[in-house]
Amino acid sequence: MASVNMTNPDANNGDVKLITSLLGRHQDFPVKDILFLDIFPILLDPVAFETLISHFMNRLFSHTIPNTPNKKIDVVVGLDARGFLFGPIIAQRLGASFVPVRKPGKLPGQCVTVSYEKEYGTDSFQLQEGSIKAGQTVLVVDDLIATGGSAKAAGELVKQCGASVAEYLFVIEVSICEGAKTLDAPCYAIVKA
Ligand SMILES: O=P(O)(O)OC[C@H]1O[C@H](OP(=O)(O)OP(=O)(O)O)[C@H](O)[C@@H]1O
Ligand SMILES: Nc1ncnc2[nH]cnc12
Repeated sequence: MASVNMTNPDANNGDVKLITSLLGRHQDFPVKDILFLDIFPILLDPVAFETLISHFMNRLFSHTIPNTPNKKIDVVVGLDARGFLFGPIIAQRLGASFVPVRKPGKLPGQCVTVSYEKEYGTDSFQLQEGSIKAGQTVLVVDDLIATGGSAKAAGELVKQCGASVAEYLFVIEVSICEGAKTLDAPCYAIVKA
């Protein structure tokens, strides 16, 4: 990924401009030819962090999410590790549970497991059995979607619990990787890089 072009129709939105301006960009991290987009500078600035969370909440409250039978999100799933920065705050504000999806060997007790490919390697995800109930409506949150391998794997774990993903939320979508197209529920990203 050589350059980051703003293709988001919301690119002139003040929130989007602020969040985009604060992203760190690191060429060849963690491996050659990856332009790593770093969300941590946003968290250095409490106003920017609040702007980001409020932007997500405005998004969630400003439209009817398809496939939400009770018109509410029951569970927010955050992906290891950077999805843990945003997921619990969003869950609190929605009055929903927070459930972590973690890399192998991190969660105690019985877990469901799935392997997947991501932009720079292969990995596995686990979710604690019983943390999501059959029939629940889930929102999946992460910092970034590239190939969509991680988000899709999380969706598969949710399905294994008999629940369904209503929407996927990201701070950044690396559009060229076309990960959003691999997901079976709507996908929203604040910044399209
Ligand atoms: O769409 P994909 O191609 O799957 O890539 C996106 C995933 O890659 C990064 O996580 P990473 O696995 O590097 O884990 P980390 O948050 O622990 O650094 C990022 O936080 C997403 O979870
Ligand atoms: N380009 C990227 N920047 C940050 N995290 C990523 N995860 C996968 N691709 C990434």
